[in-house]
Amino acid sequence: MVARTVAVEPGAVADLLGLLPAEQPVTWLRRGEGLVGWGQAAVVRTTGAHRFADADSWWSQVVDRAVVRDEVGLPGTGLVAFGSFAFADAPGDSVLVVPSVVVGRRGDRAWVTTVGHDLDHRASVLHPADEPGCPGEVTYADGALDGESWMSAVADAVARIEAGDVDKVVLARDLVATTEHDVDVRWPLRRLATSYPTTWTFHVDGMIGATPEMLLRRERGLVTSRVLAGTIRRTGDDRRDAELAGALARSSKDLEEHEYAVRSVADALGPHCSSMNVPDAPFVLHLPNVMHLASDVAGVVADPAAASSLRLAESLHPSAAVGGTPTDAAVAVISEVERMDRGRYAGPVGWIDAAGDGEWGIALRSAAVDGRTVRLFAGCGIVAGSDPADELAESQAKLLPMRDALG
Ligand SMILES: C=C(O[C@@H]1C=C(C(=O)O)C=C[C@H]1O)C(=O)O
Repeated sequence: MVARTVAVEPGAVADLLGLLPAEQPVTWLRRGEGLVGWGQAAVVRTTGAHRFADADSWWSQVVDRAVVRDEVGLPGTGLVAFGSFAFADAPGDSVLVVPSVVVGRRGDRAWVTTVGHDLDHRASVLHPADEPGCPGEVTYADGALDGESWMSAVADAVARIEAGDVDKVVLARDLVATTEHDVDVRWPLRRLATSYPTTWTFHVDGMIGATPEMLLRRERGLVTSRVLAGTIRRTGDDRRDAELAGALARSSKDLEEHEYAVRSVADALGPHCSSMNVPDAPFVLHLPNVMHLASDVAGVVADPAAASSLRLAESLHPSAAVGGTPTDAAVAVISEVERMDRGRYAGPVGWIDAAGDGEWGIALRSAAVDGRTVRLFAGCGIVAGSDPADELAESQAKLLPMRDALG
């Protein structure tokens, strides 16, 4: 494999999404910056408990055998793979794909990477693609459980918490949308990126969404993780929302739920880091649909060669933000009570470069797209004292980004 990265004028790639063709697009964007790509120079699919390790060793082999000429030298330049990983060890499959073209922008730097291409083609990749068509009429049906049954599942989980089986468990539900026309993912991508600019808008192999949660970013030896847990719905009234944000920051139920999530991330990163910073108290992250308690955990990776961003993501997954506490017991409760295959929802999604740097978000506020069928997902952290009706309403607020993006 031969990869070549050349610098381009940032103005030439001001609208990264506008460059994406309909075939095999991949996306990782925030505030208009990041990476888009298309085509498939190489791909691997992995399953089971070793899905991360297998993908990581495949990637090491690809990198070892590749000839890379990179005149930009930033994280995300040179050879890059995009991945989306299953939440559970079983069922579900995971994917790592090397696009044949990647276009990136970061601040005032921009670049194009072509893989296995005649370099004369690189100018021709930078022209606006055709406009995606609208998915048309959208109808919704319950997924695995209807609202009532899901609330009973939440009540079951609360009973399991009160019985002392687990401290926290995250329960999710799905909603199945059927669209009039095959979904061109570029349509919802554009709408997600416009409406939720502070989140990471992603698409890899049919998994699409706008996640506010960065499981892990590794950049030249520094690792950061944005932990979210504890949620309140927005009302649309700014004064009321400010009051609610204050209440969220003082809510013992939400602070407890948040503390579990922060601790799970800090405990998982600890062994890989020579030093770490774990904030004492969370801040409130404002999104258009919800507000979350948020903490940014940071660390210095002791041995970057031993811990690629993908292996670090593996050690963090599933954090208590999407699994629960203790992890194994919570995952067991999920598989009994949720009665749904999460697929790649709530699994790591993102990219890795040849140095092992990368960004892996948690695939939240997301959906799995397959032709005219779109499975939307949302989950809520359940702790002692969680109210099923409140959790159902919270899940509806978390489904909004994808619902609006299709509509
Ligand atoms: C599980 C989801 O979100 C997670 C659960 C949260 C909570 O319960 O408060 C908050 C943010 C995320 O960590 C989801 O959006 O599907």
